[in-house]
Amino acid sequence: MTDPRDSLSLAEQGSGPTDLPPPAPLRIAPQTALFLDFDGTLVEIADHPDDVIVPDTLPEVIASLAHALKGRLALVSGRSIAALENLLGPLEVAIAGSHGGEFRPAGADTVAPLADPLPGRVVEELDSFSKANGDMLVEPKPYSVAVHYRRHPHALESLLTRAEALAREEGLKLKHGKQVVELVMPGSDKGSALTAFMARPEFAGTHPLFLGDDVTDEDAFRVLEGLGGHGVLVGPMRPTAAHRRLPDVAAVHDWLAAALRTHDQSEGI
Ligand SMILES: O=P(O)(O)OC[C@H]1O[C@H](O[C@H]2O[C@H](CO)[C@@H](O)[C@H](O)[C@H]2O)[C@H](O)[C@@H](O)[C@@H]1O
Repeated sequence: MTDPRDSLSLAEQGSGPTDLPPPAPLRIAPQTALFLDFDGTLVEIADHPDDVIVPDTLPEVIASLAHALKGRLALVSGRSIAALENLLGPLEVAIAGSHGGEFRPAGADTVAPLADPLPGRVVEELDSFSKANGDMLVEPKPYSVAVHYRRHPHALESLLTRAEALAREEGLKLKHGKQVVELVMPGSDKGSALTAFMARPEFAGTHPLFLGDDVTDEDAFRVLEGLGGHGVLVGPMRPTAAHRRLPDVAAVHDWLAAALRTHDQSEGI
């Protein structure tokens, strides 16, 4: 079942460009910094978060790019860092997880929180709600919780009502992503994670690029302009703060691989 918003035309959703140009070829240069979302950007969306297919080459591509960019690459995901490493294996690269609640610079072995932990009550309440509504998948994370409604589209309105009430009671932010409603601790989002990375010495003086597909990536797209960079929307055109677009996950992989090929040739590798 697609999200009802997917079926609205751009004109119905508001004004804005009808399409965006593709990004220029990625250059491994001292001024390049690269931030990558995971689901819908590096891997195709699957029906269940555990069912995503990670291409065998992906961990190596991420590691090689991070190495070529001398650490100026970070994954910025709604997933927890632990969930990402379950799928990709241990990563030496910088990562922000749980929508910016977890922050781990490259080479660090500990995760710095950028938010307070989610009150346990919120997961308990959503677990009860889920059980009463056909057993929706509840995915607790250190600083957020996701409730996946793909298999229970009829329960979306009541899920939103329950989540909005919890958000009000506990001062949380509500995010409505692809077939998922998430409650997130305040003070962290993908924009604040990007800003925190850009304040680090390895990112100083760079022009950041962020690739993301979901509405939850808009927080990052919005901060990029002030940081001298721009966002690349992955997927069909929709209202967005991004300035470039790639049509799908395959195009992202091609764009990244081309950068590595060019770099390897110039280095004589
Ligand atoms: O910021 P991301 O790395 O894109 O993570 C966003 C959410 O991704 C996961 O959910 C999404 O992908 C699932 C697998 O393809 C899909 O089943 C679900 O419908 C999508 O919303 C993850 O489970 C969430 O925790 C992330 O916040």
